[in-house]
Amino acid sequence: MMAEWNAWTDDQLKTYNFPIHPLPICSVNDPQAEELIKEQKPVVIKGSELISTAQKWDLEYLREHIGDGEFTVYESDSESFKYYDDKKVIDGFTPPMKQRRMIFSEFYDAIKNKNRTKKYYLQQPLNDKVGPQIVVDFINFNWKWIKQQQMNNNWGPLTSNLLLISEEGNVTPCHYDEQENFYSQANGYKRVILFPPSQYKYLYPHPVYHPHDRQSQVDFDEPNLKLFPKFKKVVGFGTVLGPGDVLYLPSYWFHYFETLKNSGIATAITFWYKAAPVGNITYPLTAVQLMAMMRNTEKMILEALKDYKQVDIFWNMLAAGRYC
Ligand SMILES: CC1(C)c2ccccc2-c2ccc(C[C@@H](CC(=O)O)C(=O)C(=O)O)cc21
Ligand SMILES: [Zn+2]
Repeated sequence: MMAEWNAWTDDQLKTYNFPIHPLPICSVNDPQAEELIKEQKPVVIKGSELISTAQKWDLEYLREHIGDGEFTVYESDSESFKYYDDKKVIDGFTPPMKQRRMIFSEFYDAIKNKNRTKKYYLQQPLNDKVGPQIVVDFINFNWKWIKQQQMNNNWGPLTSNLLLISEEGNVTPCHYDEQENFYSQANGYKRVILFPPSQYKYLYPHPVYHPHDRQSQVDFDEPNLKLFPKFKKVVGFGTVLGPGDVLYLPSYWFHYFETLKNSGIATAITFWYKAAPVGNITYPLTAVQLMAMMRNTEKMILEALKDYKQVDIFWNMLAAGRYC
């Protein structure tokens, strides 16, 4: 992966033993970008100026202007920040990280504290609690361009802009989301690896009832190939996002993020949109349609059986020797 002149070097990237091909990179007025978005394929877009007013959002500027609202900050004993849904509580589940509420100066002090052992990841919806200067910057995002994208692709409403402040080395393990996302890097450097929905069978997401629903069960650092044998077939598509880069991250595409080692803080803003309604069912079914069908089937079976331990027995009874 070619580093832009002296921005970063390959030794700042974690190494994985699956192939990683480059993601397409287009300038904002290249029709190829629109093509790829229409086909729900990821593309890195350069020069959109989508959040150019946020490129000055470093820790000092934010401490000065972001206001005294409380923010959600995840605290982890390791570099890994594996998302969990705290509404899906099951016996024996211990959250892999702590969810804390802090005002920005507390987050700032926690990050600057040299002899700390924990790692932090601030993620907070941009809402009306932020200070007036941040509102001015927000209003001056390139809404004209992104509204055009939303319209062209028949997406639903913008559901949230999440402000993400992660520190060097933080990892967001592989998962998928059900919304369309223009992931915008304001400053710092993040590496992303994407996997298409067709690789669902290589990535073994947790069951829908599980707090880690939508997250891959495979630990990329030490993959258990006995439990997850097809993981060895996985092929990723990766790139490093720098200031001003916008990644179109299609719904249902699996993604993994890491904030480069020795690269300081990375600030990003997500633009999540409700995906366009799933078109009329045509055959063969698309990988996304199969994923949506699997989710609905799991929910229906769990609703009927009430006990997730029964699903394996039920499913085997249905399929073994009958659908083989
Ligand atoms: C890990 C974290 C902080 C988290 C904890 C608990 C609940 C939700 C989330 C959450 C949601 C989105 C992201 C941003 C991004 C990954 C990245 O940039 O690291 C990503 O996955 C996306 O934009 O879709 C990161 C997080
Ligand atoms: Zn995500």
